Amino acid sequence: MESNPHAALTSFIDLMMDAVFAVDAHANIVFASASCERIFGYTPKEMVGKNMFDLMLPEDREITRNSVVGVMSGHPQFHFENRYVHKNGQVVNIMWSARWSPADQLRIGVARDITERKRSESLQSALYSISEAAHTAEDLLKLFQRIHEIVGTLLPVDNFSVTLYDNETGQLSFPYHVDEFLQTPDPFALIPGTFYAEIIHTGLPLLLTPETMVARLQELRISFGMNPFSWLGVPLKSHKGTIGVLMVKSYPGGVCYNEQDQELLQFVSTQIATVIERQKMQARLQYMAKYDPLTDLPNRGFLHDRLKDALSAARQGKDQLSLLYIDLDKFKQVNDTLGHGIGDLLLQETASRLRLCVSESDTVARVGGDEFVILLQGASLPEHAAQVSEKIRNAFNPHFTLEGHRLNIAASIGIALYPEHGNDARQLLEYADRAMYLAKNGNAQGRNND
Ligand SMILES: Nc1nc2c(ncn2[C@@H]2O[C@H](COP(=O)(O)OP(=O)(O)OP(=O)(O)O)[C@@H](O)[C@H]2O)c(=O)[nH]1
Repeated sequence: MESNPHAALTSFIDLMMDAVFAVDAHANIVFASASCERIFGYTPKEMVGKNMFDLMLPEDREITRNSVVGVMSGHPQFHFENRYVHKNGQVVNIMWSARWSPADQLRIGVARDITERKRSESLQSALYSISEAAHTAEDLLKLFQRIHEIVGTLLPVDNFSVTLYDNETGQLSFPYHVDEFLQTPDPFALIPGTFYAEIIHTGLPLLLTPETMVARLQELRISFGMNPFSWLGVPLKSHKGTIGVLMVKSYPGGVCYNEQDQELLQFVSTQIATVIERQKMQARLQYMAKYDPLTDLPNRGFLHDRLKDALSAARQGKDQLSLLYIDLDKFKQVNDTLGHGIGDLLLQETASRLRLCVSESDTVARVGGDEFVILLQGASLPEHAAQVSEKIRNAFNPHFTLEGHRLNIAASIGIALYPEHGNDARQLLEYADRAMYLAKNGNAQGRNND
């Protein structure tokens, strides 16, 4: 019996972790070492006779053909990368070193599986892109779209949603909702026992695979349309607790999510929750900069902004305006006799009554302790301002009952009209203030029961 002189060498080659291949000029495999099974899923026997290009991911064929031309014209490759489809259907990333042997008319290549390295590289780059998107996010919807896009480079996410939970109302809302079969739901109250409820109440992620899904759906006994194949939800957490859920799911025929996917989504959810918190904080700061915290009325600064806008519109002939300066009479006495708390309640009640005296487009502002200014837009007619002034006086007529104290309170009102009493904000405010002061001292109409 003839012994194979290369047998020893072949068995050494079979011990190599990388796979060794020999292919002919048409890329048909003539030799494959044992490691090809670990890397590609096919035994050497199954591989020999196959064409390399048939095993390759179609997108990579063109670039590989170009590389082969180089190798066959005497330029060996050291780090050529391309992708194949493993026997189990998964994509494997390969790095090749290859040379052409003219004597044997064969291309000899060594294949190294770099799938793991590639996966961690793309994970790193996706994580970086996600945090970058979170830092530059101006608009939540755009952020969710961008994150969906980035996560989609790592795993199939045809169904991706961000759901927010309002702790005070118990409502779920759906600011981002992409689903192959379901429309974006209108907000609804959190239903006990649902997957969402579990995540929101425990603050823990929930991963449902096809094995666990059936039992959970039976237990739930609520159908939300087509049942998912795999479902993965992670909590969106703020310092106040769980504020929502980030969810991906697949339908039958789709992928099954795993713990790695869960880790990725948890990272994403931390980034999203930080942005939501940051936006809430910004909104709060913006509100605080514009509104009086006691009465929720616009403050002096915000009134100035509105007044400037109203004046520039009025100057262009589009609008007219007037200002009413209102100061409570003997407010100090309320504080002194009944305490600051009752004084605060009186200011709040005054704010509510003033709001009822004007229309939506007008501005009622609190500009000082017991001083309020109303900007009336679209009607600078003296009669209109006088009518509102009368309405305000009447609004003070029913006494105030605050924590059992009955108070008769009056206000002094000064009116300034544009352009008769001033051309700019400062002039108009000063005029209205002076008019109020005169009214208070009984020097003009509007002076009340002193
Ligand atoms: N309760 C309460 N009092 C305030 C607040 N801000 C200012 N004040 C008080 O409001 C009072 C305003 O003073 P004045 O307008 O001089 O008092 P007044 O008694 O209304 O005087 P006249 O307008 O001349 O009738 C002061 O005693 C301030 O301490 C506040 O937020 N809450």
